[in-house]
Amino acid sequence: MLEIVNLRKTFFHGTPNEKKALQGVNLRLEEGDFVTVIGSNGSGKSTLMNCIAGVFPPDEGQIKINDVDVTKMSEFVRARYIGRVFQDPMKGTAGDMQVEENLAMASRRGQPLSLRWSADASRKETFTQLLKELDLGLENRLTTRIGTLSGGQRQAITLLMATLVKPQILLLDEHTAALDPKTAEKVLMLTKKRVEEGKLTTLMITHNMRDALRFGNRLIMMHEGRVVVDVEGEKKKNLTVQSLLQMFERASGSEFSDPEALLTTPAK
Ligand SMILES: Nc1ncnc2c1ncn2[C@@H]1O[C@H](COP(=O)(O)OP(=O)(O)OP(=O)(O)O)[C@@H](O)[C@H]1O
Repeated sequence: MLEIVNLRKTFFHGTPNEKKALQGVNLRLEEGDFVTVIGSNGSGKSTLMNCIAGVFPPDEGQIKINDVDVTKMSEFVRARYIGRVFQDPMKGTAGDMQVEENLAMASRRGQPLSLRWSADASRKETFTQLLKELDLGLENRLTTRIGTLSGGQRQAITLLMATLVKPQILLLDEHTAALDPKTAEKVLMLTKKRVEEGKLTTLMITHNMRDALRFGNRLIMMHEGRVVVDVEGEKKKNLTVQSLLQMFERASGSEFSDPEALLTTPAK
């Protein structure tokens, strides 16, 4: 469960470049909620994720993960609760380490640090099985250095790593945006599988409205640092791009301005 109360964040406070990135975000995710997040450019989506992950502190407000107040907890300590996948496939894995060393490291999340990342035979078998399910030809490449893999292969492994030990919150920040459409689809289907199997509480930012509609049980739209649309269940299932845009315009009083989303989304 994630609970966010009146979250506010301003960058360059009191200067001509002042940016009010979050202006009072209130959001509660129940256990197992899979929420897609869309919004205009600069509406605060990444800032919200960065505040949840502890990259920087909010100016005001409170963040609780499963009733633990993490608002003032460092990013490093908070990482034991959070799985995160970024847009950049280079970010989530250690490029100089082997595939199995990366997976072994991820399987120790929340445990004391150790210099030994080696995997025993039964864990090797588990890793091979997980890699096989990715269907990206990685099952026989446990000892390959991650840095030599393609972006899509790396991103799929990052997703496995983020979910190997069940995170209390999974944060996906446009994690398929840098991939070619076919690989992006594979990683999205893997995301759906991992989230549903693990009943993971998940926030997924996307610029693709179609993806925002077809994944998850709930959808939120942000505008100028606030959540302006929040739809779930049957109501979300029945949404179309057109009805979503109308909802956004009614709630925000302005037109939806994300050229990337509008370009990549068919108008039905
Ligand atoms: N580290 C930072 N330093 C200064 N300003 C920032 C920083 N991060 C975000 N901002 C500003 O805060 C506002 C919200 O940015 P944010 O990246 O959260 O929006 P977003 O909804 O993720 O946008 P996009 O869809 O374009 O990625 C923007 O005006 C942005 O320029």
